[in-house]
Amino acid sequence: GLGLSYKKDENFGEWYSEVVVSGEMIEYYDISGCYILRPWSMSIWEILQGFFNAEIKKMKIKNSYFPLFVSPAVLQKEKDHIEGFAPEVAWVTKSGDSDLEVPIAIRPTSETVMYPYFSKWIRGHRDLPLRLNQWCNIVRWEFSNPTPFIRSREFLWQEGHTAFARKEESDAEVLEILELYRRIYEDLLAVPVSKGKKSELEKFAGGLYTTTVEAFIPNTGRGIQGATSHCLGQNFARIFEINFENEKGEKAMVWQNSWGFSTRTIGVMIMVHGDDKGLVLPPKVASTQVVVIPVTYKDANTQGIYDACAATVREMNESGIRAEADFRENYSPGWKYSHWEMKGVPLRIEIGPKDLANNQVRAVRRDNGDKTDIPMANLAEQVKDMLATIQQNLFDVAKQKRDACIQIVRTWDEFTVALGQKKLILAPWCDEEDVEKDVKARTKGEMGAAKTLCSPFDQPELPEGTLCFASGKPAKKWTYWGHSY
Ligand SMILES: O=C1CCCN[C@@H]1CCCn1cnc2ccccc2c1=O
Repeated sequence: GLGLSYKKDENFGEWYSEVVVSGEMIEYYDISGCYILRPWSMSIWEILQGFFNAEIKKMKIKNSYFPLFVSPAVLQKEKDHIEGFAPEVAWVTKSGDSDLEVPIAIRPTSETVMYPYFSKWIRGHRDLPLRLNQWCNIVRWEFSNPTPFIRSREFLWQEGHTAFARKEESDAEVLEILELYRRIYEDLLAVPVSKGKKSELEKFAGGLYTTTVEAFIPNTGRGIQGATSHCLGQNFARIFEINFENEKGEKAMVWQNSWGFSTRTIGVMIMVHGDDKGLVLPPKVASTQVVVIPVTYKDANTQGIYDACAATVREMNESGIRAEADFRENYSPGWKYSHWEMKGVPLRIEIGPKDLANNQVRAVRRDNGDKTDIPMANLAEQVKDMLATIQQNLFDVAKQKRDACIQIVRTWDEFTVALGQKKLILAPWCDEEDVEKDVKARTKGEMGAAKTLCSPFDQPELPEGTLCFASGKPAKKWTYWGHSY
C-alpha cells in the first residue's frame, strides 16, 4: 500500500506503531500488551537464537525446558526478589467453572521454578558447574504503556541459569555472557551498546550485582536496558539450599548466575535503524537480504528478464546470500520497490531490458539509497561485499548518532538542561543510593524520572577532587544517567 502516515522525527511513537505493522512484523492482538509475531519478525528471532545457541554450546551450556507454572509457596520463597515485582505476576485461579484450590503463578522469570531442582541435582563438586538455558515465553502483567517488542505482557527470551563451586568462575561467566549480548547488538543488529554495571538501586534485588548492555534511542532520548547478566552470589543457594560437598569434604553453597535477552532486541533495532520509508534491516538478521525485481515493458524480452532474475537469485543463494525474486504480475515495479523498502530488505536488484542488454544489474541500497550497476559476472561476490558494507554503515551511523547524544555534565544545572535536550548523560557520581533516589525524586515529570542506566566498565579519567554532580560529595565513578524505557 502507500507509505507511512507518520514521520520518525515528528511523531516517533506513532511512527513506530505503524512501521512494525506496515513492515509486517507485528499484528495487534485483542488483549492489551500482547502482540502477534509474524514471520518477518520471528525469522529475526530465529537468527538471534541460532547465534546464541551456537555460542552457548561452545560453553557447554545445555538447553532445557521447565514448566510455565510456579507454585505460590516457591515463588514467594525469595522475599527481596519478589516484593517489588509482585504486582506484575499473573495467576491462574480457575480451571473451567471451578476455582483452583491454590492459585498458580505464570512464570515472570524462572529462578524459583528451577532452583528447587538445582538443589536436588547438585550434591558433590562433580555435579558442578551446572549450566542450563531455556528458550521460553514470560508473562509480566505490566501497566505502563505497552509497546511492541519493547514492553509487552508476554514476550520471548532465553534465560540462562548456572551454578559454580567458586565465585571466580561465576564472575568470569557473567562477563562472557555479557560479551555475547554485546555481539548480538553490535555485530548482528548493528546497534551500539555500553557495557556496564547497574547501581545497587537498579540491580536485580535478588542478586549480588547486575551487568548490562545499555542501548539508547536518540529520537526519544531514552536509554533502554538491552540485556542483563547477573551474578546472584549465594543468595538463592542459601534460600533453596543448593549445597555441595567441596574437595575438602566441607558442605558449601554454590555461586550462581542468571542472564537473559528477549525479543526487546528486535524493537531496539527497529527504533534505531528505521526511517520514513519503513524498516531498515541489518543484513546479518534479514531473512531476505536481497530482493530481485524484474522490470518489464510490453515489447521487452520478458522471458529473458525473468530468466535473468531467476539465475541471479540462484547464483546468490548458492553462495549463501538469502535472496528472492518478486515475480508477482499484479504489482508494478514501483509498487514492489516501496513494498520491499517498507519491509527493510537491505538490497534491491532491478533487472530491466537495458540491464539485460548490458549484462548487468542495478543494485539499490536500503540504508542510503545508493544505486550501483553491477556486472552479472561475479555478481554474488560483489553483493556479499555490498551487504557487508551496509551492515557496517548501519552500525557506524547509529554509533555516530548515539555518541552525538552523549553529554558530559558536572553540575545539577548542566544535568537538568541535558535531560531536557534528550541527552544520554555521563556524570561523576558519589555512588550513594540516597543521592540516586533524590535525583529520581527531583526529576519526576511527564518523561518519568531520570535514573542511572549503568556505570560503564570503560571509565573515563576521574581526577582527584572531582565532585558528584548531584550531591557535591567526592565522586567515585562516571555513570550514565537518563530517562529510560
Ligand atoms: O533478568 C534476568 C535474566 C533472566 C533470569 N532472571 C533474571 C532476573 C529477573 C528479575 N525479575 C524481573 N521481573 C520480575 C517480575 C515478576 C516477578 C519476578 C521478577 C524478577 O525476578
